[in-house]
Amino acid sequence: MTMESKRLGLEKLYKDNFQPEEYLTTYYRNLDPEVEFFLRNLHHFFFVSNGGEESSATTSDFEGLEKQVEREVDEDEKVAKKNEKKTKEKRRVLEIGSGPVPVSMISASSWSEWIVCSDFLEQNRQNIKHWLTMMTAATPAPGRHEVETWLPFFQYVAELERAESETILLDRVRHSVRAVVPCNVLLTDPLMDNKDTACNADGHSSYDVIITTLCLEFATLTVEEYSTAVANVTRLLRPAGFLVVQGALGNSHYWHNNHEFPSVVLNRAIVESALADAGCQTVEWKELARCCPQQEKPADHSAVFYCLARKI
Ligand SMILES: C[S@@+](CC[C@H](N)C(=O)[O-])C[C@H]1O[C@@H](n2cnc3c(N)ncnc32)[C@H](O)[C@@H]1O
Repeated sequence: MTMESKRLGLEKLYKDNFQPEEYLTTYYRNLDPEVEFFLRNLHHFFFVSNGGEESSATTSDFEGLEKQVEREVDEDEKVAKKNEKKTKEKRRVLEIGSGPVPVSMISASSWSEWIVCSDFLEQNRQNIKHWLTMMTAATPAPGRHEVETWLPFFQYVAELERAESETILLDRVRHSVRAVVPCNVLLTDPLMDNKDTACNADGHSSYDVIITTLCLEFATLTVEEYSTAVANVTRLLRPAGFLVVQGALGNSHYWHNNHEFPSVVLNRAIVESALADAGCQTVEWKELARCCPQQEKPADHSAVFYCLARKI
């Protein structure tokens, strides 16, 4: 089989067999330690960078990052520094491959009021759009909790932020997500002609921060394709912008809807090398050894990772 037919086969597998509700029932039934890891890292990146308080020692990690960045100041960095002083309304965040999952945006919405979600599949985009419009602040309080399946996830981040309630965060996400658009990380321009929809209000189409969780290794079939996808996504980032890549290590496949979905088997060297080739510098790497049994998560990953990189 040629690479092209394998690629078309993967696209067809997703289009025909990825079912948002079933995916959520299998992989997001509970708030497990691996999802907590992802949420904690995003909280640390967005909330701490936003000047929020952090109870753990990780605050100093971020201060260290800022100092390191200051030491490396050159002309591009000076522009970047100016951008960092942008207000919440002007900062732009893009999530690549959101799937039917609205939780990566919780912490992003503490930092930016302009978040764009994207996914390859229409059914996933519809699922997110439905969730975004399902309940608004105008909806009377009784009843909100009953229908809100994502509450434990919002409660977890609310505790990290020491927010008064998770409802504030639910409303904040719904207020901050401005568009849900198609994307294909294998295209040179992953947002295609939706760039304009997703483009910044100030006329720039590049993002300050791009986040992607459990997407790139599942959207690609080889290490080379993974690197291409990282490069394509990086093209949407402004110079000195941050790319947050989270995913699975040592994973070759996951089971969903009675189908086996393939994955590129990643390790730290592959991820960092793809980022370097795309013109990014790795700033921080964290990983967590697998803690969910196979029956709970039918995938063969050995660990999950968080990688923060900066476009040079
Ligand atoms: C394992 S799911 C992860 C979803 C979600 N980010 C999460 O954390 O659970 C993989 C996601 O990658 C998306 N995807 C597959 N091929 C893609 C492509 N070529 N470009 C962009 N996204 C793609 C799928 O639609 C799906 O939402």
